Amino acid sequence: MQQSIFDPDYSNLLPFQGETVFYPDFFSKEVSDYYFKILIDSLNWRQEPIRIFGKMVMQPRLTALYGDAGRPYGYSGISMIPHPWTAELNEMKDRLLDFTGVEFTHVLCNYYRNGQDSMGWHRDNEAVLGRNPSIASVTFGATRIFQIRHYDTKNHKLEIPLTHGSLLLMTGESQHHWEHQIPKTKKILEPRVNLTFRRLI
Ligand SMILES: O=C(O)CCC(=O)C(=O)O
Ligand SMILES: [Fe+2]
Repeated sequence: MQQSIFDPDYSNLLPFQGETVFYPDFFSKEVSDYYFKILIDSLNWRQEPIRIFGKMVMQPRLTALYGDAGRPYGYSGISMIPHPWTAELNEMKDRLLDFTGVEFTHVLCNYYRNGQDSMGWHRDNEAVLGRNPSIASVTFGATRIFQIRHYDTKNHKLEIPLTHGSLLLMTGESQHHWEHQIPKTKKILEPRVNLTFRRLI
């Protein structure tokens, strides 16, 4: 039988105000190697600008949005039209539906070319994601440190190394009370792909 978030041994990493669970071996090594290569080669990667404190700056990574037709999605002052689901992204979306029960509508893809690419502190709390969004974050390639801290107090900082083939599932009130980032690091020279599956309401 498949593992599920309703298993009694599931463990929440957050001490309060939300649920975040890490599944290190969600995809096997073979499947992960296969997806990693195909995603790098076939997705429509672009470096896009975002608005930070009123100024447009280039994001320090490449991105690509895939999802249901006719439903644009954006963050930090940009709106993106999704590309149609590819076979592999659709396959992963179906697997995540089986596992979580959530029908994801979009996947934001991030390509960190090396440790100099990053993502700053943020919450995934756009109104179109609804009140308590479930976000399924899948990683292929280099391991990068995912940091989480409490939004109001900036305390209770956690560091989770997101490994090849892993799934990090953020649910409940996570996006109200906790923020997260992928910091830059001089130690990592290899690329990493991260996919965050989201559901627009
Ligand atoms: O690359 C990651 O693990 C995080 C991505 C993320 O937080 C996002 O796309 O909102
Ligand atoms: Fe995020």
